[in-house]
Amino acid sequence: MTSKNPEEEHPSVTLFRQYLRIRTVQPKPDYGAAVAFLEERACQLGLSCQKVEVAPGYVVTVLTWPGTNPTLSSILLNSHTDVVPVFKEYWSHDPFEAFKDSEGYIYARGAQDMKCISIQYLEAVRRLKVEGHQFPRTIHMTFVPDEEVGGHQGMELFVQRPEFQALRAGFALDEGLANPTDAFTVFYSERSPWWVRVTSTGRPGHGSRFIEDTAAEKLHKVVSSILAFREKEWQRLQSNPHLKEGAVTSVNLTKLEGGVAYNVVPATMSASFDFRVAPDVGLKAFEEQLQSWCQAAGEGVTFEFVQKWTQPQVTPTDDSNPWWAAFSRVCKDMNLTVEPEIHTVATDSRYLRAVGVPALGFSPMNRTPVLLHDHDERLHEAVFLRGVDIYTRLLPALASVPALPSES
Ligand SMILES: CSCC[C@H](NC=O)C(=O)O
Ligand SMILES: [Zn+2]
Ligand SMILES: [Zn+2]
Repeated sequence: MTSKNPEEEHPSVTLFRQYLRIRTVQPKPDYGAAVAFLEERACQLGLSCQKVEVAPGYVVTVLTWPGTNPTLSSILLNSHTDVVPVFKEYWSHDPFEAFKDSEGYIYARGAQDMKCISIQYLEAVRRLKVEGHQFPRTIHMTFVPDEEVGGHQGMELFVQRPEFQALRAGFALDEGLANPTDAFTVFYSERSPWWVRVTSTGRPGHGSRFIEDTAAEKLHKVVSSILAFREKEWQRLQSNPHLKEGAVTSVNLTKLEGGVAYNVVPATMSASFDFRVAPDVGLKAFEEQLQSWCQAAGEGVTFEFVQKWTQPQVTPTDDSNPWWAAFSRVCKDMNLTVEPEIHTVATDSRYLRAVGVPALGFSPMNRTPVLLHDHDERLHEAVFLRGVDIYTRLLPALASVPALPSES
């Protein structure tokens, strides 16, 4: 499939590269250009296109391929339109040029996360339509803004809208991660992001003195407790080959703030942590643990949440789940090895699962290093095209899942 001559490039790859050139980069994404691109695709594919403005300037675009049996719930193919910022000086090629090297690697921000998937959905639907197929279940493709900064102006609002209810989603596919091996990773749950800011207050004074009860010394205690917990979780992961990264709780100290001058002991200091809480952790007890670390550090140490997800859900990965059965059957038929895991990252799937829509996170990229959010994010065109093939098999199976007990 790799073509050396640009004139011979596969049209799906050309479309992918066009989409990559749209600068939907945080913190000021050009969402207008992305929506216009998607409207044009809808027009080309003969699909209806609905635009739902969930907040001023934040549009969810929904392309719909109606099924033959409108009483059945639908398949939702989700992707986000925004991408994370770049450090341009570390890239081998302009991250918004979608440069393709002589081997077929396409370099661009969004090449893996997740503009590839948006185009793969569109191209799989196009192929199936051209071949004259029709399926019982409706297929909706949702293109949402704001995922990279938490989805608060995107999927979080969209799932609460009547337009979302009207889609009657029964099952969703959303983003996963590349896998450097021959296998494909599929995510059935994810960890809950808890962003916690610990503030310590204490006695101020001259920097030359042995002041007691300082903000810094108490903050240091909390930091030590939390980093000791981090080490414990890391060791638990290291010592058990059956545990994958998403199954343990991670934490990183990501910000330290405070202080005004070398010789002034500050009255307040803060430390910020990015916790990712594993889905089997009791959240109430975990919050109590945070509380007790702060209390043990002394008087005047408090914490607040900047992000706090409390509704982790698990999509079953056994044949009791007809959607999983259909998904895994296709993978088996195509000889794809799938590795079910818990996502380490927070994606929009959490909002879908929380409103009762089972979801799998799947980015069909094997033999590909995980380069999301990294310099030189890239994808080989052959892997991209293979992904279109995979969706071309998955969509008929998912959109033909017979009526569930709840649907008859
Ligand atoms: C917690 S809201 C931020 C969501 C973000 N998602 C993708 O990277 C993440 O940091 O996981
Ligand atoms: Zn993403
Ligand atoms: Zn991302």
